[in-house]
Amino acid sequence: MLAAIAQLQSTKSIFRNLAKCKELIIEAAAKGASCIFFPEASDFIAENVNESVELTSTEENKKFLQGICEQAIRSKIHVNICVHEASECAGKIYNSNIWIEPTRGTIAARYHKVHLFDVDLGPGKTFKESNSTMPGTEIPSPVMTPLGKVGLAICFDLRFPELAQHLRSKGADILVYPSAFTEKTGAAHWETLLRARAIDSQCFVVAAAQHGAHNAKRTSYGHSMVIDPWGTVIAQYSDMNTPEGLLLFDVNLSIAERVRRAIPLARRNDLYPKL
Ligand SMILES: O=C(O)CCC(=O)C(=O)O
Repeated sequence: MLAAIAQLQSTKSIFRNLAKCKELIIEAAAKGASCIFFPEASDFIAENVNESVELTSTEENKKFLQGICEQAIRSKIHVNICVHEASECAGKIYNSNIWIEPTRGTIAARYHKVHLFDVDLGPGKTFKESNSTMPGTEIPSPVMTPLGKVGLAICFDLRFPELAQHLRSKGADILVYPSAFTEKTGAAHWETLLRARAIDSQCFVVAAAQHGAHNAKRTSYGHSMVIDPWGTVIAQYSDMNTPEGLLLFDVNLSIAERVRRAIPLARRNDLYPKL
């Protein structure tokens, strides 16, 4: 079953980003993809926390998701996309991962990032996502799609194998990690973490990434990738001169069945209970 990753270089212009996303949805559908996967923060990447909160509350931002839903219907393609959404807490937003089905353009699943990116990577590289963002409090069950059952996560969640295990235990065949990894952590950890999650969950891992400079302060690592349950990289975005574009890949679920049968991972939860 054919699918596509859309790699992006989102800016703070929601209008520009929406036009780019629509263009890539149309292209993916024309190439025969049944689903398209976008990276974290597809709607915009702002320069700072205040700007993120402000942009989230604009009418234009509400129209972003509406525009994507309408395009999903027109192009008859399932869309997985990440946007900023208002939370019930004043001054704070959610980092959301959304599955849109194309029949009526409705939202089939919505996940709010539960692990927020609060890290100190040295001078000028401190990130405190929790200053602007509320952590999610629920993990939705994997959503049924033409590719198989998809478990939703976002970026920094990739570092928490427990979440991947949980989604697998709920029936996931595919884990998605839409991302905007930093250049430093991306170069050191991105591929290793993606392959590790595919191997330890025995799921496909689909990781659409933001790439390049979004503004004077923020640059993302890129390298969108798809890994099969054996840990093999089956597709990767390698055109470094074109930050935005499509990466087509095929999901064959019989690989997951084969790997799970060959290496059964019978967990001893009686010996290592929840931490
Ligand atoms: O885990 C990392 O190194 C990057 C995570 C990140 O950039 C994010 O969650 O936004």
